[in-house]
Order: sequence, then structure tokens, then C-alpha cells
Amino acid sequence: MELVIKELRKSYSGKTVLDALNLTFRGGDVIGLLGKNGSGKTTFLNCLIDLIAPDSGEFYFKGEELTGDRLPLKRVLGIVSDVIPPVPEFTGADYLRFMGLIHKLDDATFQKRSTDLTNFFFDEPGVLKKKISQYSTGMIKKISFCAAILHIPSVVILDEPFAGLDPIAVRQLISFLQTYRRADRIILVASHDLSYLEEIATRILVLDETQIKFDGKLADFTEQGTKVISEALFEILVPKTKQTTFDWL
Ligand SMILES: Nc1ncnc2c1ncn2[C@@H]1O[C@H](COP(=O)(O)OP(=O)(O)OP(=O)(O)O)[C@@H](O)[C@H]1O
Repeated sequence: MELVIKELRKSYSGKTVLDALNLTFRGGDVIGLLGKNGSGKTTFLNCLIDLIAPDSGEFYFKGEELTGDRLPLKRVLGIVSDVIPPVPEFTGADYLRFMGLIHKLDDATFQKRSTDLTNFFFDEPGVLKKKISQYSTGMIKKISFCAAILHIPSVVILDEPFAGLDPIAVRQLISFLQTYRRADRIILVASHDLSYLEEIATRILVLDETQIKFDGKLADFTEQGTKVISEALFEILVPKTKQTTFDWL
């Protein structure tokens, strides 16, 4: 199973953010998408999920070109992103039900999956009866994730999934994603939480100055574990000439 992106370009008001990106994601890949603030990670993900229109680019999923509304991909997408927040007027239970209906899950399947997911991620009694407008940041992240996974998507897109989660919830999410990874699923995670990414990513993708600066195995990025991921990223993105020594301190 492959998701292929060809010659993806996006600019805002004449300023190029993504310049002719070519990428192939394969089933089994857990891709850690890294890059400095403003390097285009969210823009890239939003182009991929059709939330914003790229200037140009082609998308192929399982060998077929995606045109128009890209429905074959959208049906199997699970997305957690601040740009698509859960409906605040809904209770957690309503929101899960809503997503279950969108994905046409039968009642028994919906009940089983939503109960298992919410039992795993939530402790607070009655949380599903609360309106999402009354949820904390971490609770919103967790309900968004539960809703995104209900239909067992084969392409999971997570934009900063760890931000706002407490350390317990982070461990739960990491363990869930490690279990979720399979040969017929792609997981793409944009995150600045490098130590967490290190635990799940099999492949690292670094965006910088409109281009892919690195695309390869996590082991190659960290030089077989001799470097931590943040060290490797720093060396790629910060030229030696810019590494200030502060010899006056
Ligand atoms: N709607 C928009 N209009 C104009 N420029 C935009 C818009 N959205 C993003 N940009 C610009 O595109 C560039 C990439 O932004 P993007 O949000 O994709 O970066 P990012 O890598 O996700 O950043 P961060 O790590 O800070 O979340 C930035 O220069 C940003 O200012």
C-alpha cells in the first residue's frame, strides 16, 4: 500500500513554502515529520488531507491517481490536527457517535470501539457526557484521537499529537501507536516532541526551506543510535557558522 505525492508545490502570497516535493509513503511506515517553526509541516499535511489547495501536485493512493475530492483517500484517513477541532457544542459521546455515523459503523462495532478507546484514554468519570467546549486541552486531544481512530484508518495523520497531553496520556498514545502500526497502515506524525517521536518513528522526514532536507530510516538519521534525534536534527538544520559559542558567559 503506497501513498505517492508528486511535485507538490504551495506558496502563500508569492512566498514558496513547499517546492516540488516528491514523496512515497508505504504501509508500515511511521513517519516523523520534523522541521523548524514555519518550515511548512502543517501546510504539507493540510495539502495532503485536502484542507488547503496546493498550487500544483499529484497524489496517488494504492496505485490510483486521486483527482477531484480525493474520496478514496479521505475515507481511510484518520486526522488529529488543531485545524480540525472537534465540534465544541457536542458532548464527547455525541462527537464519537457523529464520527461513527460519518464512517457508517454499525451500532455494535461503534459501541465496542468507542468504549475500548475511551476506557483506554480517559479516567475522568462522566467525561463523555460533558460538552467538548468544557474540555481541557489534553481532553480535546484525546477525544480527537479516539474519534480519528474509530474507523481504523489506514492513513493516520497526526499534527502535534503530544502537545497538551500529560505524561501518562503521552505514554498511552505512544503505546497505542506502536500497537496500531501495521504493514497496511501509514502513520504520519508532525511533532516537535522529538524524544516521543523517537519511540514510534521508523522513518524521518525533515522539511526545511521549501525542500526535503532528509528522508530516511530513523536509524540512519541517528547514525545507528549514536546520536539522539534532536542532536541529529540540530546538525542538519543549523549550520556550524550559526552555532554561537557564548565565550563571554
Ligand atoms: N494561511 C496562511 N497565509 C499565509 N501564510 C501562511 C499561511 N499558513 C501558513 N503560512 C506560512 O507558511 C509557512 C509555513 O507554515 P506552517 O504552519 O506550515 O509551518 P509549520 O512547519 O507547521 O510550523 P510550526 O512548527 O511553527 O507549527 C510559514 O512561513 C507561515 O507563515
